[in-house]
Amino acid sequence: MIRIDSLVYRYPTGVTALDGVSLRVEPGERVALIGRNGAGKTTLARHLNGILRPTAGSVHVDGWDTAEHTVAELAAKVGYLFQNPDEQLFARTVAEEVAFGPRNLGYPGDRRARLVRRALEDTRLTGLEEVHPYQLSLAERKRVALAAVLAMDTPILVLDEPTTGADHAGVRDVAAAVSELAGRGRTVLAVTHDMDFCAENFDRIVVLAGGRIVRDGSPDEVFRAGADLAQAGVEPPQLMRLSEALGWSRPATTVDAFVDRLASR
Ligand SMILES: Nc1ncnc2c1ncn2[C@@H]1O[C@H](COP(=O)(O)OP(=O)(O)OP(=O)(O)O)[C@@H](O)[C@H]1O
Repeated sequence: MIRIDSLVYRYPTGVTALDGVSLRVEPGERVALIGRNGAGKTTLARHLNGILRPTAGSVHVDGWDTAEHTVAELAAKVGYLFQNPDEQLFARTVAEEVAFGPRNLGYPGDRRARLVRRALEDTRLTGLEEVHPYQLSLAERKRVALAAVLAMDTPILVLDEPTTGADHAGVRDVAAAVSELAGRGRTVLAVTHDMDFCAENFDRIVVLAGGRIVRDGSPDEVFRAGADLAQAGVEPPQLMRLSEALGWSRPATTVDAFVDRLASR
C-alpha cells in the first residue's frame, strides 16, 4: 500500500509544490490524481519511486520508507510510467527495452520470459520485438513504455499521463491494463487530465490544488463538487455535462451509467 504523511516538497528554486499532503492507498485501488497544471501531481507521483525525496513528512510504499531506499531498490516496488516515453526509453530494440526491468530486478529466466511475452501481448507489440523504439510512432513508443513498466510486475504502478499521446486503441490498452492490475491486487495511481478516462477506469479520484488535496472520493462524488471542482481547474467528464444539460438530477459519469439511466426513463 501507499502511505503518505504530511508531505511537503520545496524545489531548490523555492517553489513549494506540495504543502502537507497525506494519503493512504490500499492494494487493488485504482486512484486518479487530477488538478490544474502546476497543482503538484507529478511532484507527488515522483515521490513514490524516490526520484524526489520529501522536504518534510514521509512516503511509504509497500512498507518501505522511500527516504531509506535508493531509486534502484524502489524499482522493485513501484513501476513508473513517464509522461513522455522518450524520457524512459533507451534500449536498441523493443524486446530489450521490455526485458530490461525484469532482468534488472533479478527475476529468474522463465518468469522473465513470461512477463515480457505477456506485456508485449497486452500492448499489441508482438511482432515488433526487433524494431528500434525510435522507428515507432509516439503512440507506439507510449505502448513500449507501458509494456516495460508492466513487465516489471511491481505491487504498485504509477502512470503519469498514460493516455496523452496515445491513440484510441492505446487508451483501451491502458484501461484494460489498469483493470487487470487492480484485479490482481496491484495498486494503480495515475496522474491524468483526461476526465473521461478517469471516470470510466478509476474507483477513487484525488484532486490536488496548490499542493494540497482538496477532494478525495468516488468519481460520482468528486465530479458533483461543481464550483469547488471548477476552482481546482477541473472540468467534469463529457457525459456528466451532457446529463446535466438534459436536466437529469443525478448526472451519469460513465457510459454504462448513462445508458442505464436513459433506459430507465
Ligand atoms: N523542476 C522544477 N523546478 C522548480 N519548480 C518546479 C519543477 N517542477 C515543477 N515545479 C513547480 O512545482 C509546482 C508543481 O508542479 P508539478 O509539475 O508537480 O504540477 P502538475 O500538477 O504535475 O502539473 P502538470 O499538469 O502541468 O504536469 C509548479 O509550480 C511547478 O512550476
